[in-house]
Amino acid sequence: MTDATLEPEPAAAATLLGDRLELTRRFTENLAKHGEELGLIGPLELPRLWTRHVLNSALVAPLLRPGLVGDVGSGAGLPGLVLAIARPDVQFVLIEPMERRVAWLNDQVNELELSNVSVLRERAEDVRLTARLDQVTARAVSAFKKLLPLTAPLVRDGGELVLLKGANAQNEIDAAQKEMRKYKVSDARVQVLGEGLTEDVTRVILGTVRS
Ligand SMILES: C[S@@+](CC[C@H](N)C(=O)[O-])C[C@H]1O[C@@H](n2cnc3c(N)ncnc32)[C@H](O)[C@@H]1O
Repeated sequence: MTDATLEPEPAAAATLLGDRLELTRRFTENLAKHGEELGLIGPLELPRLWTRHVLNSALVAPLLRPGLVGDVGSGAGLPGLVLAIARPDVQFVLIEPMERRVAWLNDQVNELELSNVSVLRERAEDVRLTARLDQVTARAVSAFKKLLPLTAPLVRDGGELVLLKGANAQNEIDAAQKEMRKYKVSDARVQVLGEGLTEDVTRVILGTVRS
């Protein structure tokens, strides 16, 4: 697949990424060039790579605080690598079990010279961290109630879930009341990001972990 079908860069990219735009462009171009052959993105995603994927991820950057953030099921690097590019002041650990995807993530970390990222080849439920996470992100991994056991145990007391979701986000919270009690997640709510700025908004489920 050539760059010819890649979506032109939206104007919002410069607003959202500032001096990290050039690095984000390089990542987006790499993903456009190799993503399909590596099975990271479908062929239909190229015409919406910026809007649907890269900016969808970048919109979350202002919600992160300096500290340690984990991204569960990073896959192509969404949102983990985009956020690591956008927020060099935050440390990231990308958690991904599939060997080929881990190889891609490590290649990108090296090529883009990202010094704030480590990659763990593991399923989230098997991860044992020396320090627990301040925040955890995930995108397109599973429904909120199934995501809770994969994410909440990795987070420190008072830390936060920041889970990228679709239009059904509030319904996912409503369906996860039992699991929220079990995994001690409180104050779950939906926040909409990017209204008036990007073509597609990003919805996140936020929640506080009490352990
Ligand atoms: C549909 S892909 C989404 C990838 C990326 N987050 C995105 O938005 O494009 C789901 C990813 O979650 C990973 N995954 C599935 N089960 C997992 C688990 N138990 N722990 C960590 N990652 C998992 C898969 O290997 C895959 O890369």
